[in-house]
This record gives sequence, structure tokens and C-alpha cells, in this order.
Amino acid sequence: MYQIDDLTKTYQQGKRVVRALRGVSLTIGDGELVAVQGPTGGGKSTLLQMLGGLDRPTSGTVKLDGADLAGMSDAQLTAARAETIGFVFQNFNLIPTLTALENVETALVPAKIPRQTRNARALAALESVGLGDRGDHLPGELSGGQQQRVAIARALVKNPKVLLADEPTGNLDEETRDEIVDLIVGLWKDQGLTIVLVTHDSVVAQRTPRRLRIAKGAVKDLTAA
Ligand SMILES: Nc1ncnc2c1ncn2[C@@H]1O[C@H](COP(=O)(O)OP(=O)(O)OP(=O)(O)O)[C@@H](O)[C@H]1O
Repeated sequence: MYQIDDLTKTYQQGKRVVRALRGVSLTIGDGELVAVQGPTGGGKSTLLQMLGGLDRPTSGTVKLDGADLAGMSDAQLTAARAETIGFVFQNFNLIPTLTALENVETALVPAKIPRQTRNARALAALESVGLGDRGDHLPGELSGGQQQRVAIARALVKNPKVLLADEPTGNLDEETRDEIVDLIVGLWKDQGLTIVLVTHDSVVAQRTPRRLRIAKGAVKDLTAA
């Protein structure tokens, strides 16, 4: 589980100091599916980056199963990301020159998994997102929804404990959005993942049991009793 205490993140923009997170404290339990909503510039992506160890807080702690990401060395953070945390982004972030299968396999390279095992696991991951027959396609040959499925397979192939998704449906039409949300909710139910989903879209947020709103760097739990 995540235990976040008094987390702040400050950016310097020229002479201006931007306080993207202002003393956020939050607990996210194992196996929760949480949506993070809020106005543009409110701090949603910054919070997700802190949860994923993609950037370091200015102060405060981000503990994942008791280990503070903020206090880890770069090598420890890289290992945590390689093994424990999967990421999905709005723009899919696939490598255009690699096939779908190769894109998924890349997630297993840092964990030093042998090539043959990588291949079999990547294929199984593509099958789990309904793309078992598209492994040899390049991203440019796939629809937006299919590319996001490949990105989800790439995030899940390492069997992470946590899936962090930043506007995963932001570039998709409504029908495809609903398919991708169905897929994410289905994976959450089947695999017991902890999922944090940043979204502008209330339709997406309504599918999650817990909703947080972050505005001006402060978090409010919209589902708190
Ligand atoms: N790398 C950076 N350098 C400087 N300022 C940054 C950086 N990243 C974010 N910010 C600033 O921090 C604040 C919060 O940004 P953040 O991207 O977390 O908001 P957001 O809620 O995700 O917004 P959006 O919905 O537009 O993606 C904004 O004022 C933004 O300009």
C-alpha cells in the first residue's frame, strides 16, 4: 500500500515558484482502484509521478509497502519501477519501429529475463488484452485503442503490484474509451492490482470505487465517508 505523508513538490518556472503539491497526505490500500480528477494544472500528473518514482518530491514521504521512494537511490528506484510499478500514458508511448510484441518485451529487459521467457510472457500479455493476433504489427498499423492495449500489456507483463495511468483514454473516442476502461476494470478485478488513474473524464471516474480530486496542489477524497 501507499502511505503518503506531507508531500510537497515545488517547480521553478523562471523566477516563479510553482507549488504543484502542497502537503498531501494520503493512503491507498492494496487492490484499490482510484481515480484522480481535478482542474488542469492542479497537480494530478505530479502526484502520479511521485507515486511512480519518476520524479522526486521536494519534501515529504511516499512509502510503497513501507519503503520510501523519496529516500531511494536512482538504482533502487529503477529496480522498483522495473518490477513493481507499471505505467500507462495518454500518448501510449510505444516505440514506433518495434512491433507490438517487441514493445511489450522491452518491459522485461531491465528485469534481466531471458529472451525466450520474455517472448512467451509478452505474447500472453498481448493475449490478455485481446491482441494475441497482432504481435507482429507496428504501432502505426494499429488503431489508438489497440495501441493503448499494447501499452497496457507492456505495463502488465512484468506482473507489477501497481498500475499508474495518466489520462489513458484522453486520446480515444467515446466507444474506444469505454472499451479501455472495461479492460482496466476487468484487469483490476482479475488480478488484484492497485490502480491509480488520472482522468479528466467523469464517465471514467464514475467507474472507480474511490475518487480523489486534486486542485491547487491539495487532495480531497470525494468518496470519504
Ligand atoms: N517539470 C515541470 N517544470 C515546471 N513546472 C511544472 C513541471 N511539471 C508541472 N509543473 C507545474 O506544476 C503544476 C501542476 O502540474 P500537473 O501537470 O501536475 O497538473 P495536472 O493536474 O496534471 O494538469 P493537466 O490536467 O493539465 O495535465 C502546474 O502549474 C504546472 O505548470
